[in-house]
Amino acid sequence: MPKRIYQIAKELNISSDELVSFLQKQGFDVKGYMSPVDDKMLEIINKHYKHEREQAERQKRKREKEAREVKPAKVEPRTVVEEIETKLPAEQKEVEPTQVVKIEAEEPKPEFVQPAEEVAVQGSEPVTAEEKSAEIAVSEIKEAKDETKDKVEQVEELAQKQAETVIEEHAEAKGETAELKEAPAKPEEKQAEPVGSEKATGMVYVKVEERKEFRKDDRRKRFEAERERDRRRERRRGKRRKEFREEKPVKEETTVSDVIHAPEVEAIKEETRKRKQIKEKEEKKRKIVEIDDFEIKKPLKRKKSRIEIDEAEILRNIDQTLAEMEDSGPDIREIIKKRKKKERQEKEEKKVEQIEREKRKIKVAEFITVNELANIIGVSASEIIKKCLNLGLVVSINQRLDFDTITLIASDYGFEVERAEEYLEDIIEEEPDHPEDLEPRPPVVTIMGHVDHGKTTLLDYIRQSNIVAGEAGGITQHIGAYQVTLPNGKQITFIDTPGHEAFTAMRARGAQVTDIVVLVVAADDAVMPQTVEAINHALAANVPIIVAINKIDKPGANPDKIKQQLAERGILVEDWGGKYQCVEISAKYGKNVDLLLEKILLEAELMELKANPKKRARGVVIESKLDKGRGPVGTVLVQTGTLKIGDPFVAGTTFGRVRAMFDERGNRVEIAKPSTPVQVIGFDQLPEAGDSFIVVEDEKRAREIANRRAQLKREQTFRQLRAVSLNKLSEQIKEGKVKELPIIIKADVNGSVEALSDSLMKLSTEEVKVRIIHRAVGAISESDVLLAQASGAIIIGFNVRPTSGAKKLAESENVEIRLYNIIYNVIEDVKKALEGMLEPERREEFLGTAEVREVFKISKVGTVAGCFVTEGKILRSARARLIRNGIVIYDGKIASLKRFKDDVKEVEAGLECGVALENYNDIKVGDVIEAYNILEIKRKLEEVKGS
Ligand SMILES: Nc1nc2c(ncn2[C@@H]2O[C@H](COP(=O)(O)OP(=O)(O)OP(=O)(O)O)[C@@H](O)[C@H]2O)c(=O)[nH]1
Repeated sequence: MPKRIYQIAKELNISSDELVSFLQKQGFDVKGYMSPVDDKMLEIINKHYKHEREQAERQKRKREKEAREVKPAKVEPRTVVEEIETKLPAEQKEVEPTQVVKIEAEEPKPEFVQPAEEVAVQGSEPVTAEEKSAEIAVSEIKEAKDETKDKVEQVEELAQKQAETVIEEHAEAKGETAELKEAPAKPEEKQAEPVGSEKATGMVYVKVEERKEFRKDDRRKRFEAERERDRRRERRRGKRRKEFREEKPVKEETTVSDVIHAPEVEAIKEETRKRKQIKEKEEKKRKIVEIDDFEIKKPLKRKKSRIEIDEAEILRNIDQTLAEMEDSGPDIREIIKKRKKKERQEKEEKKVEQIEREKRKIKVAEFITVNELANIIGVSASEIIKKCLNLGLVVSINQRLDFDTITLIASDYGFEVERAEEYLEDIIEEEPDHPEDLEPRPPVVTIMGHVDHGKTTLLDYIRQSNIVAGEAGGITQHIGAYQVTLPNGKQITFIDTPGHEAFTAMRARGAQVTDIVVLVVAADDAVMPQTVEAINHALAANVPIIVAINKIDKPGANPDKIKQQLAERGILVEDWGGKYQCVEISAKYGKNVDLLLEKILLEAELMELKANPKKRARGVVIESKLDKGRGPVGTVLVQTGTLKIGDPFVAGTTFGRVRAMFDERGNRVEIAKPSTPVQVIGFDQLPEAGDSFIVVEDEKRAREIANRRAQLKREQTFRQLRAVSLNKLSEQIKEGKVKELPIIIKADVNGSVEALSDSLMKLSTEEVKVRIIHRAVGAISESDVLLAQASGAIIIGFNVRPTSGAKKLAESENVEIRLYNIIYNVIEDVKKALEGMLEPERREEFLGTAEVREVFKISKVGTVAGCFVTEGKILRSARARLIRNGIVIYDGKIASLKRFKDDVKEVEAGLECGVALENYNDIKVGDVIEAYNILEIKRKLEEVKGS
């Protein structure tokens, strides 16, 4: 095994560091003190550190010698010889070898193999065998300097002493003391003679007998004398040696190990210190290397340095942590306390709520729908639908329930229905219609169609035309509806509010007033978005449609094209083999308008519209206005019974007494029969369009009922939860209670509308069908929301946004609008809904909108939109959509948000700001930026149970 650097360094009594750097300078690849030293290195080291090695060896020998004085058996004689050799002057050295040789030759006995050298040394001065040479040697030594003499003396005496000791010990050990004493005595005698012969110092030749005596008598004295000489010699030596020596007398009484190890300990200390230094240097080097080259090593090294730092800072850190713990301790405890308290409170609140709920008496009016009842009770609408089915009633989510049903269902959930309903029930209970009392009534018609297709023109023509029989002056005022009498005496009532908004609004309020829809389509145009909407609304309400292809007088009129387009939308006209009546008219010139009216009557006949005029009137408020002179005025369309002057009534949450009635021509009327629109004066407050109008026994009762309804409505509004949502429909589908999924599709382009509706229709199964009640291009409008509300549909917006009005309406009416920009996601969601497995994962949180009022193009930054926040707030961290004409043209992140020149986190409504969109520059004045967040919402078990 090759020695390591530190071992060699130790041998040379130099630092490992020095040796390492020496070797490195010599071009050897040594990394540290642990590196092995090969022969070549050793050779160079020995050459360079020759002097050091010699010195080290001298020291070593010295130590050994001293150790031998106490434990001679352990001392190696050769080193003593060597030491002496090195210390002797040249002339002596020349002599000594001969002596040594001689003496060695004289070594007689194998027992003395080890001490042989000692004997040889011992014999180096006396040489009893050959006195002459010994004498020469002695004389030469005598002539030498004092120091040399001393050294020789020392060698002599030490050799003698050691030899004796060894002999004795050997003899004793073998138990042959007597024989052995004699045996070695001979050479010893020879050696001893010169020792004792001359000086008292011992540098004399002595006889063996004398030496024996000397040994026996005064060994201790000799030792002391020797030490005394040692001391003297040491004083003359170098400083280091001196110090070393000076310690000796003190350590005379110390153990051998002390003597041996004391300097070693010092050396080790020194070495350790140097090693540490080397380590540090290496560490630094390694770090530099790490940073430059080796990333792999980084963690390890970092760890090391980290550990060092940790060690250095550990106490400080502990203190700091403890301090922090002390500081933060109470806060954490407080937080935990607060949390626990909150939890307790919540639990208690839940309990109380539960108890309250159990105890609560619900106050419902007859007009509540399934969904409203579900919300009041706190169960899912599907559960109510299920209950109704058990009662033999097939109801939809928005269907109104009678009081009996409400009471029955509520009692199933432990609710008591408030007595308030009793008198409502009593009062509002519709008088039974005897068949003999039923009389034909005029049909109520609504005219719908796209903008500018001629709705108003048609209504005006009908109103003013001389088709209207027996009337002078015609219709003079607009009251929202009017009745015309045809030459054959038959009457038709027109709702004088063209367009589907009113129609749907009334439907949404539960007032189904329209019997027939006249769909006006301009022959010179085409089936347009509102045409489609109108069709959808009519179909959703299950109201028959009569198509009026208008403007056939115009040169570009192409009725067939319209018929074809209608057919594409599922409206196949009669002359094309379909069920829908169709008339080609010119509203402007009145062409075929009479034919249209006939068709209406025909349709009405088919419908066998009848009503009982012999009972208290019931109807719907079509329009209302506040008249300066007459107070609140409402147009009521009587649906059943006969309305008379003086009748007390309840209309929604208001009440009154019929003080006066007027027809559309401004004529005062006394009675109003079924399907007759009349202006009623006598309302306590302004009624709302769509309110039910019910004549009751007396005004006092009417007041009570109205007040009660108002209160109930407030409560219901307060409790109203989300009504129509895909999740709820999904739930209901899952339970098998809903057999179809009504959907309204709005998209940015017709292609998307078509693609979506086709894809969704294909999802229909035998059990559950997708029913697209309306689909169109463009932003989601209020009309869409109303339609959805009335039909229990959900709205799917693809790359479009709801208008702000639609958004508000959807919120207030609890209509779900789901917005998408990936067709696949729409299909997936609807599919899941159909499977009854829809799980909402992400929900959008609307934050605010800002209008782009200016556009700045800044180099390096891109386009910055100077905006005015119109609603909510814009957050820097939010996502944003850029909407142009209701169509989403960008969906991404806000890159920067500034107020003047400062970056801000948010900007509230009513303030201006600068907005830059991430990777998007095509911003134009008039665009709308909509900020939103995506909320990840996981459905809770309770929510699933309770929804
Ligand atoms: N030539 C011709 N023009 C017509 C006819 N019917 C309506 N118009 C014209 O078409 C334009 C629009 O007619 P309106 O009755 O206002 O159409 P509308 O559907 O009521 O329009 P909105 O009220 O905006 O929804 C008017 O200028 C009419 O004069 C028709 O049969 N022939």
